[in-house]
Amino acid sequence: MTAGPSLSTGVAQPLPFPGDHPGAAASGRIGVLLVNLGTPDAPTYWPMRRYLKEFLSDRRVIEVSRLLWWPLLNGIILTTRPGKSGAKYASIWDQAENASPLLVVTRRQTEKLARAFAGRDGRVVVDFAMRYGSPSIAERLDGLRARGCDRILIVPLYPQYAAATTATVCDKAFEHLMTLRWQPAVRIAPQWHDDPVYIEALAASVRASLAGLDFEPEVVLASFHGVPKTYLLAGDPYHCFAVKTGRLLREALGYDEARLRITFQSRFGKEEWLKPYTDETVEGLAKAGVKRIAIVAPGFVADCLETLEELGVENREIFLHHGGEKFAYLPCLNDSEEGQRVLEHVVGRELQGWI
Ligand SMILES: C=CC1=C(C)c2cc3[nH]c(cc4nc(cc5[nH]c(cc1n2)c(C)c5CCC(=O)O)C(CCC(=O)O)=C4C)c(C)c3C=C
Ligand SMILES: [Fe+2]
Ligand SMILES: [Fe+2]
Repeated sequence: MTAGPSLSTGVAQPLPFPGDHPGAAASGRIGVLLVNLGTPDAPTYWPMRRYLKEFLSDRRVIEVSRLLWWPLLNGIILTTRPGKSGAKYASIWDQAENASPLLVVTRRQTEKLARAFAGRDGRVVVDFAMRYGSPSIAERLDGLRARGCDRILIVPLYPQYAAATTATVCDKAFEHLMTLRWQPAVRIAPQWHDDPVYIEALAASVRASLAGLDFEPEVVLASFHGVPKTYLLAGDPYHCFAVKTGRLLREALGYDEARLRITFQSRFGKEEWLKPYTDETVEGLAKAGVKRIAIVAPGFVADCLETLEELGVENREIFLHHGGEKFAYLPCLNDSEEGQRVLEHVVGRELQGWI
């Protein structure tokens, strides 16, 4: 018989079988796994198609009956959208890092958070994963276990909970945990849509971005990613959380309801989504004679296709085309000092009792 450490006492005990006892595995560290949505590996056809197929096959994202959805997805969407979306991704691609902005920012957020926690508790290991594409949640959970993390905090990077984003991260993580004999202890960080640290960070970031402009916007839009209206009617709370974040940001900035407006962007398909729509609002403002606007996207933790291209390029064109004169897209919190303060605050709070 070989000897190995006893799981309960840590004292060497004879084992009833040859080989290493799993109790000899590294343990005692605490993992933090940041999880964002995901992004293609390259802005070209096949990587785009792979990414979109995984994303748009998720029942949490597309709730339509599979009988209707599969032919549409495989017959039309996956033949046309990879090309169209790929061209948009190519226009915002980070050439220096050869990665999409979402991946670049998430990596930086992770590195900065790791440094911040190294100074607080040497046992904390920080990593990131993507719900779709790579690095996968399964791969990075295994990586944290291999580095000795027997406690893991999963942080879905969405300030406002939605089934299509937060819940599907949890589904995917637990799907992998179901395959493990020796699971780590797991916590999921809750959303932070009304946390004063987040609201103040947003307000400070908006104030700083506005101070850098050569004009003062008559209207600021707080644009949130939309979901189909049927999801709200089926009980998804996302709309209320987004509206509350928008209201708290407006109050923090001292704006009235005409000066800061809440809108919803990124419609997909023909059905009705949460309203008012960002693009229609932008067009309406320009047509009504508003000359100067700014748009901020408080629901996105990192700049990505939906902010840099859809808001910064498409909505700018809509505004200028319909008579607007000055347009600014204000960046997300990203890995700025304010942004890292929010992440550190959320993670620090959720690690209480572990560190
Ligand atoms: C088709 C349904 C979609 C729902 C519902 C949806 C909800 C949702 N998405 C985000 C955040 C992001 N979405 C991003 C890209 C993106 N979203 C959809 C579709 C839905 N999103 C698609 C098809 C795409 C891919 C791009 C495209 O082809 O248009 C991104 C950006 C990713 C990137 O790589 O830059 C983010 C972030 C939220 C928060 C949300 C519900 C609240
Ligand atoms: Fe989306
Ligand atoms: Fe609501």
